[in-house]
Amino acid sequence: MGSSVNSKPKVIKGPAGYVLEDVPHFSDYIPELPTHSNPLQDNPAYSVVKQYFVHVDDSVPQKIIAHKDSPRGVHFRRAGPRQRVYYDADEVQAAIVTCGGLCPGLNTVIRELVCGLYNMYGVKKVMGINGGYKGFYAHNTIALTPKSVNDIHKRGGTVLGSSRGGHDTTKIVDSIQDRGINQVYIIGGDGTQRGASRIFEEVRRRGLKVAVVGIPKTIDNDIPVIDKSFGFDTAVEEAQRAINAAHVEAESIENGIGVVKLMGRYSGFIAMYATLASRDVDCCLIPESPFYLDGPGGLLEFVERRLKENGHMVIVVAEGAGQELVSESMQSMAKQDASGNKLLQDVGLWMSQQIKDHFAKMKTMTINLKYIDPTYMIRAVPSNASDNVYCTLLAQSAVHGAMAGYTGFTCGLVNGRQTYIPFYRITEGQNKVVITDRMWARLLSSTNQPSFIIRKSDVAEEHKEEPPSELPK
Ligand SMILES: Nc1ncnc2c1ncn2[C@@H]1O[C@H](COP(=O)(O)OP(=O)(O)O)[C@@H](O)[C@H]1O
Ligand SMILES: O=P(O)(O)OC[C@H]1O[C@](O)(COP(=O)(O)O)[C@@H](O)[C@@H]1O
Ligand SMILES: [Mg+2]
Repeated sequence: MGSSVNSKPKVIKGPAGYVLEDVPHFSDYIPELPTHSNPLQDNPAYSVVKQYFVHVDDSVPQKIIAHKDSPRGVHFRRAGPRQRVYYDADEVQAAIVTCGGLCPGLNTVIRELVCGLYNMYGVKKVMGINGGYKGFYAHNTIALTPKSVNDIHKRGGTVLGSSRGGHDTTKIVDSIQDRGINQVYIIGGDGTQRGASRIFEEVRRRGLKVAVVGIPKTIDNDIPVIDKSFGFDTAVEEAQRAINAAHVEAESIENGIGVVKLMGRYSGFIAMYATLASRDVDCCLIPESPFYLDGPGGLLEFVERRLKENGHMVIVVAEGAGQELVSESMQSMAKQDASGNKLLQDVGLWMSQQIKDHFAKMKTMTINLKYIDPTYMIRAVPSNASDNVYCTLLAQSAVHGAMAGYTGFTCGLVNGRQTYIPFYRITEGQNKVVITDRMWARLLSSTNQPSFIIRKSDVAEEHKEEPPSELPK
């Protein structure tokens, strides 16, 4: 990995508490670069737009709820085309890479990057890096043209292939230099954006005119700052099909229980939104909200009650939920994947077994449990219409930013606007379901599930005889 010292955040302050968390630009470290007028000004399609180019001072607030006297707060640079660009079309050699797990919409982003570069800026040299970060130094590249990517948005997965692990900053930047690449579009999740940040730092240390641009990808929706990640809507829609199947099965048989496992390693957004959308779910379990099985207020007691009331039920569980409980009763194998991500135990399988064992022991109630694990089926579908449009805007923002000389940034939707966000803001934390927020409250009110706030230990504590107190009451 590179040994560069990280560049300082570019923070610009203005009146009334205005803060711009800006992104790096070539002019920060390469003086006197020539600029050119943006070829879009002669493009008939875009000439209908009244004010097509983004004003140099346009920015987007991170928080849109404001009070009369509150400071204006943090802003991000608004994405979009600029009057002047830092590349001549013939000079550009762009590269696109996809890293990490699959997500609906990857191919759409690839397609729109290629078409955006060709059609908006007249760029003719775009290559795909095969197989994620390690592809820079271990695989061949693929030439990408509007013709070769024309239909790829209709397919799931990524035509470039992906991988975990294998990030070697020095080797990657050497390869960028050797291949004459001067724009790198890196599509991936939190791990990928950390890698992109290292590549940017090394590129900057070497003083190269190479735009390093991140496009955030995560089916889990766990990337902070941005409104939501592409592919998330598609995933929720697809998850609903599984929930629907579980409901049909459960409803059709006496004491039917459907258990559906959905993705969400650290964040339960897919589970929460699919539950809210479907309205057929009796209990939704996510990593952010610990639960327990036995005793008063526990899951098993709730299952018994719901079956008695309704004769069937559906449980949705995010894959990262209850991992501490699963580890207590299952031998854990490998702990991490090649990228250093926690490897999870199958909570759905474990929970299904626990429920079956419980009712088998009870002997008074026979249940019929069906476990559905649609996780990889959900991840493999092509993106839906709204995600396709979202992917297009993201890809076009990325291209505009790189052409305008910005670098070291991730594109993202903030409060409904396309922005350029510095890498450090994307990699510093994780977006999680806040279980004290209104959205989770809406879910609890729709399922009527236990809040699991009174933990087993607390209940035990409550029932314990109080020791004689030596202090006066
Ligand atoms: N801290 C890091 N520094 C550099 N590269 C990283 C870092 N974390 C992950 N990566 C690289 O990013 C790529 C994707 O990461 P991963 O965590 O698997 O997926 P995602 O980007 O979707 O979170 C891998 O090739 C991995 O080596
Ligand atoms: O492809 P793998 O390694 O089995 O990954 C499974 C993981 O990928 C994810 O879909 C998303 O992970 P990333 O966004 O980090 O790539 C998780 O929900 C899931 O735990
Ligand atoms: Mg990740």
